[in-house]
Amino acid sequence: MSLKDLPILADYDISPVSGFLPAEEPLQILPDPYFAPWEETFQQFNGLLLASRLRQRANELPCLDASRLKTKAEQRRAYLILCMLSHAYVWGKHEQAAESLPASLAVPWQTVANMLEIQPVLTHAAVVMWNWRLLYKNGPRDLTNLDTLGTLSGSSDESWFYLVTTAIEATGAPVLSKILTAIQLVRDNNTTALIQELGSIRGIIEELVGVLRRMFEKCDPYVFYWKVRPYLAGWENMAEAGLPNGVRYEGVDNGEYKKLAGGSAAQSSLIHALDIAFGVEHHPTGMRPKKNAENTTPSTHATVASAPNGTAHAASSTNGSTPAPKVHNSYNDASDVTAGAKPAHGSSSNNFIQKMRFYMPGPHRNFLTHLTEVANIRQYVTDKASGDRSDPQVEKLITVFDECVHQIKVFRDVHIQMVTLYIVMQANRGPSISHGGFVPQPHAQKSPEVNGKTADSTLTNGDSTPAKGSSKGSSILYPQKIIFGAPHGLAKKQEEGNDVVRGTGGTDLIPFLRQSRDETNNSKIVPTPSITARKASVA
Ligand code: HEM
Repeated sequence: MSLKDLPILADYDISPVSGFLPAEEPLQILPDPYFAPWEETFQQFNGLLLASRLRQRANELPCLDASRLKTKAEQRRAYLILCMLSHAYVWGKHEQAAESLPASLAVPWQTVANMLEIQPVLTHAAVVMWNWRLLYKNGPRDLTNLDTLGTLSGSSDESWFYLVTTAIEATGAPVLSKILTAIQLVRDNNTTALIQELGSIRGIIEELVGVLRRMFEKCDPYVFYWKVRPYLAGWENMAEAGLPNGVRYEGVDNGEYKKLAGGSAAQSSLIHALDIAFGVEHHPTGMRPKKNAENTTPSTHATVASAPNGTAHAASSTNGSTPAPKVHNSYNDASDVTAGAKPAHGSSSNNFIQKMRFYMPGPHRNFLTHLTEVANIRQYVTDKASGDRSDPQVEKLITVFDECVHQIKVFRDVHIQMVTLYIVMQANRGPSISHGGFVPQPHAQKSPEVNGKTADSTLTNGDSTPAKGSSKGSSILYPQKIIFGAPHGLAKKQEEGNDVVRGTGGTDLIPFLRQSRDETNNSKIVPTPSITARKASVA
């Protein structure tokens, strides 16, 4: 049987040098003066939002024809502008959430999203991949030389939050060609060269961890949680934030409501590509595969899910050296959102990580599907591991493979620490000003009792120290409370008298991330918690 051709990066709008980031710097202004009303509003929108006049300005905007955007670069610039203006419009500043988006934003946003094969909602692509510029034109794409084109809060903390992620995409870019080379080396049965290629991939993943850690340097967790994160929220599972039906896009699909998740780095195609390359399988939180749960033995199956249109797509968990076209349903659920397929919103058994592909640009999503079909590295190493173990090459191969997986696990370890500091701890501490920067008193309803006091009276101690328990209470006063999980659309609720941060599907945030981390570790051939432990076990 002939093997499927390997993907060619350029066919999927991917550069061997810049990866999923555009090869050229994103446009800083739309060249056609026809779009000046958007550019002018975008220039002023932090001020308009602060003065609570952004909605007024947006309502006055003409409904521009986005089909006049000719190049990809123009479409991306327009998409970024429309994402930021629309999220600012919906969430407002000290305003109730708006459940209807005017046609002046909704219609062109849908048009440009169709052009880019992405969703009309703020995404990782908008704020991370298409929202940067170089300070020195010939300088590197790293944190010494990057700036953002726009932020929702106007803060440098928000810029840093995006730029660290942009720098991760830039740092990881060379890994894509290397993964394809490694897949070819497997096909050639060239173990020696494969070991070398994997060594180089391991080094890149290690660098990603280094960049990730830099988040702590210049992004203040308070600012992130209370001033930035609420704006990244989408409108799926947002009943308690005042959007039970999602948002109505006036002039689009007969003004139907849309429920869409907000922006999250879980939409980063780079991390998905690493998972696919190393055979990391993700499952709905709390669910484990019926077989191979510990994965100490080769995993030869391919999980293939039926898309809503009836066609079968290979899901991200394929490890086999050839695509496995048969439907294999070893889990309770394997919702697949590859090209064009819709995610099963609201299902508690969604594979959340898989679902995030719905929010990637179409070509990148399609690349991941293709990569899944040709991924063979883990299977190869597994086969070697079950053969002649006295061959030193085999031990080297297993070690370097496991080191790559280990670095992805370390990335997720650091990420969990970050989520604990930037979300869980901030939520537990509460805001240090009485409304956390959101809905003002006149709109607020009487807060429910929290720890024997109303939420209003528990907010601050009179100094800047937030009162213990202040984050619990009215979801009207504190929409942040009910949008803990907002960036990914899993609205998190903190249960009364219980410090667990939950998703609406019953998913706990930290258990979800821990499971993802543990699933990574399970992809090792010898799934020890650390490489040191592995070396000891080999010795
Ligand atoms: C302050 C920094 C960050 C915070 C607070 C944060 C928060 C979160 C949260 C709450 C989730 C759960 C799903 C969701 O809500 O979207 C998540 C998932 C995820 N985040 Fe982040 N994140 C941060 C930075 C990053 C960065 C820089 C990356 C790099 C690409 C990243 C990659 C991911 C990935 C891949 C997932 C999916 C879960 C997994 O694959 O293990 N995050 N993040």
